[in-house]
Amino acid sequence: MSGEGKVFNFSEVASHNNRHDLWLIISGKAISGSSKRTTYDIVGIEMLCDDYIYTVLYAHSSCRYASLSSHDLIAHSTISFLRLSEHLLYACNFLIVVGERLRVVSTKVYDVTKFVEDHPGGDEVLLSSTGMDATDDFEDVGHSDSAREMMSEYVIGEVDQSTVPQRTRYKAPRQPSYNQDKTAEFIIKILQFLVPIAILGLAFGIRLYTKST
Ligand code: HEM
Repeated sequence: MSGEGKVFNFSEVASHNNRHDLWLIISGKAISGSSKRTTYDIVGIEMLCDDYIYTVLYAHSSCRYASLSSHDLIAHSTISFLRLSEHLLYACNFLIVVGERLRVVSTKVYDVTKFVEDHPGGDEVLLSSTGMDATDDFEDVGHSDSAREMMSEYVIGEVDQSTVPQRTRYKAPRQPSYNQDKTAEFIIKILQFLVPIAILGLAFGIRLYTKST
């Protein structure tokens, strides 16, 4: 922890972004027990904010949460808001969400150059976590306590929060609307049908006229 106490600028951290020189930004977060909250209502999830970490219990869609037994639960994991939103969009399973309030205690910079090759999750994930606040990616994986203890070996300082670009809030993509302006399409179809009939009618009219004269 030789460099602890050093404060880096975001762009400086972001410039160490290759496998021979790799720095990561990961926030240390503490779960504050007092504001721990539980919600079983996934309808209002978009209103919940980023600094919650969610324990998600996946259950068969046929179960109602009121009568859930541990037997009904398929999996249990801790994921961030972003990942949770994806689940809400794509999962057909019923979800129970338990949110816990997190407090950012520090946003640390880790020099993981020596660890890249040995990272059990592979080098690619670490490389793709550079140049950004990698906290959510780190938390999404649900790293073990021993992984968290290892982190102290690599900490070299903190990042100056004011230099870190604001993270954009996740917005669920809008479902494509199927009745998006179909009027033009309809008019073209009608014209495709009417124009040949009009030409035929005109030709027929001309022929009748020339015959009679
Ligand atoms: C200093 C930073 C990091 C350390 C010390 C670290 C350490 C570890 C360790 C020890 C494991 C084995 C599983 C465990 O004990 O939890 C692991 C797995 C993993 N890590 Fe990291 N990690 C770091 C950062 C990251 C980041 C930024 C990502 C980005 C997504 C990441 C993604 C993964 C993945 C995908 C796995 C595999 C999980 C699995 O197979 O279940 N790690 N990491």
